[in-house]
Amino acid sequence: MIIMNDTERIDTLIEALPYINIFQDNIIVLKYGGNAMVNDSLKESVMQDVLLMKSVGIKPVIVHGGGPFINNMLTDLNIETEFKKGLRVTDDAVMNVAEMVLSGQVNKDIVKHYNKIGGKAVGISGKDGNLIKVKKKYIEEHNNKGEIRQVDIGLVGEIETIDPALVTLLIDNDFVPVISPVAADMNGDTYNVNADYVAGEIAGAIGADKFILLTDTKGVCKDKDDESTLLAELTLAEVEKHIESGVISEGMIPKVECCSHALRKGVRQAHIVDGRLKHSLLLELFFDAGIGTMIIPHEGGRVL
Ligand SMILES: Nc1ncnc2c1ncn2[C@@H]1O[C@H](COP(=O)(O)OP(=O)(O)O)[C@@H](O)[C@H]1O
Ligand SMILES: CC(=O)N[C@@H](CCC(=O)OP(=O)(O)O)C(=O)O
Repeated sequence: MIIMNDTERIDTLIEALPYINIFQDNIIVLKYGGNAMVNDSLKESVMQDVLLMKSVGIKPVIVHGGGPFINNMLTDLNIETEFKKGLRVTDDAVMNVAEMVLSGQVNKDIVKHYNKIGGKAVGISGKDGNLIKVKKKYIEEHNNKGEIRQVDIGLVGEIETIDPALVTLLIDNDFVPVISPVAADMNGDTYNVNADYVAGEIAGAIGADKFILLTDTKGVCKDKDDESTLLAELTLAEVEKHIESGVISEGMIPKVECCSHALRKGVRQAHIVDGRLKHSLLLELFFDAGIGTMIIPHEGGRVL
């Protein structure tokens, strides 16, 4: 633990002051996932960070994942699971488990922890209030002749429309919405949606000021195996260049893509932040140095 003297304590508060002022009434969408969700002490620190954000006038919205919890439940039930291009192949049995885990177990656990420390969270899924409408998603794969073919991965949804009315209603009434990535299509059938994409789309649709994605890396690195090569700031053009050159690969691709999407929809800044670090949200939001990778629309597009 770091021991601070009184002067350092005061300096810390004073350093945070301009940020507290600037973020008044800002909507900040947080994608909550990875270790920060699995580890109890990290979970507690995220809930405290969100409560502090709310207490200083920020309007937080939480979109959560829960892949590891679905894996555990599927293992307990002896149901095999498979991913294609980072997306879970979802048949009827897997969908039932995914909905039960995401909209039940995980969603209510977050609400419980946040409310326990004095907050007012409301857990909903993409189905509630027709928040998210999806269509069936296909992925593209190359066959051995090099031809592209569409692959059916079951009940995996691609977001078509967002109706943010329910989220806005909750925010305006001082609640923190906690959203699970389960949605319905036009026929009312249930689909499993990647939580990163849900978070990015919701940030865009509700006109969020910031989008923060908690993950299990320091951020985007020039060399993914060397965290000392962290890239503190990237423009949209640089993100595209790094995907093309292979600097950004695997699980980092959906993360930067949903950040890019949110920025194109008008969100001013997106951050990929290390969820393994306690209070990483506060460090990112309220202190000059910031942490993780900040993605901005273009050069000079930096705001606080
Ligand atoms: N340029 C990069 N910087 C950091 N990580 C990268 C990069 N390119 C690929 N990755 C990979 O992306 C992974 C993060 O994605 P993922 O495992 O899906 O995260 P999470 O478990 O938080 O959802 C990292 O573990 C890393 O191996
Ligand atoms: C289609 C698809 O892959 N859906 C995800 C939904 C949960 C999620 O995205 O959780 P994380 O953020 O923890 O990865 C899944 O079934 O795992």
